[in-house]
Amino acid sequence: MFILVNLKAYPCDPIEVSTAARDVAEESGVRIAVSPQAADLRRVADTGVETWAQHVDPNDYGSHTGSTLAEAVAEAGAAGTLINHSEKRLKLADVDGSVRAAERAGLETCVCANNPAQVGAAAALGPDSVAVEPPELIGGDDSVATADPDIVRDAVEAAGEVDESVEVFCGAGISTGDDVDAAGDLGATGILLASGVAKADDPRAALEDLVEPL
Ligand SMILES: O=C[C@H](O)COP(=O)(O)O
Repeated sequence: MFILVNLKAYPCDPIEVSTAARDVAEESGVRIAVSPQAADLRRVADTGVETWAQHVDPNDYGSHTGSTLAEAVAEAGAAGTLINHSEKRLKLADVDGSVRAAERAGLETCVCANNPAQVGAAAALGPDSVAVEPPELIGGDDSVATADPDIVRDAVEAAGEVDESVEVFCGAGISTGDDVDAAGDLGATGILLASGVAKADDPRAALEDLVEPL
């Protein structure tokens, strides 16, 4: 199971979370990555934790002021990137372009989707993984794995019908090891979460709880 901690734009200390994630990953053997603000990528990567961008744009080098260039993200130390997060939605052509840009830069890709139908469409673009997240559960206390288990099962099925090599992650409201366990039982091979760690009083304790059943 892969645990991907998205720090969004929360006012947490990215280095505190990243150091804790690095240590918990080393102690548990569980793959854990942190996805900070673009401006924090390099110093997060310097902690030694696996580092992901929250977004890359579809453009190549050139006259693209304000863009997040995949090559710059990779150069800063990122190993992967989210694309089309629920809070950073793109047009379909730009999702495709961002996946291609990330591949060009050697980044692992996870395309986010609201529902199983979108998961199928996202899987057709050939990312390494897709993540299903019902928007109404994002940032809440109810885990997608218990509040809406069918969406995870259906997402796994939808991705598998398109391309069995595409991993399926799930996210929204996941904050405990029991939630991670339940998501795994539904067929998810990764967890995308944010507030359960980024807003925790003790991020290390939150991470230790998440990996406890793994
Ligand atoms: O990127 C993370 C997801 O949007 C889930 O956020 P959450 O764990 O705060 O519900």
